[in-house]
Amino acid sequence: MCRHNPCKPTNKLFPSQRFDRAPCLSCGEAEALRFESSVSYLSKVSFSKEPLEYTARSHLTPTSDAKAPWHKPCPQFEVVPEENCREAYPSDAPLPFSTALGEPGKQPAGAMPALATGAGHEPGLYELLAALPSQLQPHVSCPEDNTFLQNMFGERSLHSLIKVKQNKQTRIHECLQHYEESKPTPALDNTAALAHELSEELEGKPANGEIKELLKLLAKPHVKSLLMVHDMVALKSYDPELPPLPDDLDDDEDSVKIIRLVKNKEPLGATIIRDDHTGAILVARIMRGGAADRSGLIHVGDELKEVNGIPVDDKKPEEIIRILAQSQGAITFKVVPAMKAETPTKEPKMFLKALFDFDPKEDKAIPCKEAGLAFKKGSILQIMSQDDATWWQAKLEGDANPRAGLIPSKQFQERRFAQRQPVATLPFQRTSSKRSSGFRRSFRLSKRDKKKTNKSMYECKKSDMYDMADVPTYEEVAPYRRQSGARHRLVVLVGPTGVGLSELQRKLLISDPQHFSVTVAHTSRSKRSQESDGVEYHFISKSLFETDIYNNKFIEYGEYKGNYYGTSFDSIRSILSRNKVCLLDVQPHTIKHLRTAELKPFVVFVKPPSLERLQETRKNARTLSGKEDKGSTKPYTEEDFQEMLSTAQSMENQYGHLFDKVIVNDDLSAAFSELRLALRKVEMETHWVPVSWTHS
Ligand SMILES: Nc1ncnc2c1ncn2[C@@H]1O[C@H](COP(=O)(O)OP(=O)(O)OP(=O)(O)O)[C@@H](O)[C@H]1O
Repeated sequence: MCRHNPCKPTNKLFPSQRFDRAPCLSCGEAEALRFESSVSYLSKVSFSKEPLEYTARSHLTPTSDAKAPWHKPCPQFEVVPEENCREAYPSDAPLPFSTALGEPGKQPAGAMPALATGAGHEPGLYELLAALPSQLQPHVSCPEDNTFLQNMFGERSLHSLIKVKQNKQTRIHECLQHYEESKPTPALDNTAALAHELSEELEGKPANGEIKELLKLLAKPHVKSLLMVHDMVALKSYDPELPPLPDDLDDDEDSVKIIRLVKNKEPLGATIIRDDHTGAILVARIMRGGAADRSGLIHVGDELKEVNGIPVDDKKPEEIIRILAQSQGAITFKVVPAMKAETPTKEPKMFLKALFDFDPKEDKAIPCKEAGLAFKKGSILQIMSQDDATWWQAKLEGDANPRAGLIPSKQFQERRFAQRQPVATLPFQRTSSKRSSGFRRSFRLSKRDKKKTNKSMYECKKSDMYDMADVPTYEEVAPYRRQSGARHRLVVLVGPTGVGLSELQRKLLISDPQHFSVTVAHTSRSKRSQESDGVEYHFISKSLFETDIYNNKFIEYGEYKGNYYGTSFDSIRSILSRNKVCLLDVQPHTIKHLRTAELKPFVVFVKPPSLERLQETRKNARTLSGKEDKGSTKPYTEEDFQEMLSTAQSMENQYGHLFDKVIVNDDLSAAFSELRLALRKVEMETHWVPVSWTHS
């Protein structure tokens, strides 16, 4: 199935016999290939068929936040990691490069990154040094150069810089790394000239022992060279200078760029496509943060002309893969740079919370499984590119790997969800239990009155419908940290009835009554003699209750025996304005009405443990009997536990994307500690919240 026509199930990719990815049947899309990039890139720039004798060096520094324009929908093939391809296509995945620069089993060019790693990687560095002469041999034509290299890399003093000494003396390499970390900057850029002047001045002076020693030191070629290099670094004059443009340039001749990649283990992070109309092989996609992106040498739309001197114009993508597969050592690409220059734009960072699980290996539509980024519901994704309407590029927030992976775009995922789900709205699954549903009937909670309250009276039928308007894909989020003294976030507890929400709330209230509070419900029933207004309930008239319903004042409300009961938004505000944490347990469909910048709810789903653990832990627990006599309780039955478990499952399936924290109420005190800690973190630490909550 190809990216530009992802909804047609007939457009299937099939695994080829020879290659790890085969062309899309409808558009001829080609398969994946792997090649590895290097620590550094060499590029030649030429302006005719013959490259100029010029070599530029470009280090792997992040060069582009450039918005890579999506070229146009056409077949593509991916540059992917070898190991992954092998895994995904076990039949035959002749991925081009195995060990890049090294003998089988030995650390190949992949060892090169050790140069940039911490002190713990010296063995890699040492091995690299030892392996370099033989690895460089094929690239050195002149025997004198070869001898020179052999001698240089075999130099004992060089090895002793790196080699771990037995007496564990500080190694020079370690010292250098220390300086690298402290990022020293040169104080002067003319030390060589200064040293020269000083030497001249001192020559005329009467010489004592120290002057003589200094003059001797300054005259040493090593010291001179060191100072010269110091000045070059200070002046940053190590970039090569471009040669002048040749005068006899043919206007019609395409500019050709020659790129040389030295491989390591990192995938290049690029895909190529064959243009249907012109037949040209084009770079289709550069994965943000990948090696190709960081090199800044390859761009979307660049036309691939040659690989290792072999023209590819007339080649099928799978043939190109074969060429790459057979290549050894560094690989040279000749490309015609894309006409349209990429305009580097600094896009603001966008973070999305994933509201569904995604596994690229299971996704039939993804253009390249290996380029996909797996994530779980609740993962925070940093969006790196939305250039392609169907497949965005993203990384997991906080992931050290800078290379982005493909994720389905919001629109595409919504479309797929819509296709998968039945059109009709589904009432929540009800069981044959004497209770009508395992869902909580939460606003029954009046602090003092709970035991007398028949739970079923707050059943709110219309809210039990699954809301099909919500297609959970992604939600844009931003980091939020509550300022000290600012209002607390509303704490919402959800879970199936009998799971232990009241118990957890009770424990929180007891643990710190000055800090936590619960709402007082409203009712239209008349006050009893022992009751006080605002304590058990807020007692209001039926007509006022109905006006308040009309004015959307209630989070939840229901009718029981001709009287209304409900929890108002104002009752939450009243608690929050007293700088207390408001604890609220609601039915899960209510969460979406609470998700406002004002309340910033933190939603905790309390989940039952396994059936066995329920049976073990709830031996002495009691649940409401469900009989008409209010408040009567009974021990839990197996049926109660089954209902609790299945309701928890449905809740998680349908509303899981709205939960910030899931706590399994197995051992009560452990669950309470977990809840207490989570709530402390909500108050003190940074959390991801919908971006709109941070604007107010
Ligand atoms: N982890 C636990 N271990 C043992 N018993 C527990 C645990 N959690 C709660 N219970 C007991 O289970 C019973 C039901 O708990 P609780 O009333 O808190 O449930 P609930 O979720 O509020 O249910 P409802 O919605 O029916 O009010 C109580 O007897 C309580 O003490």
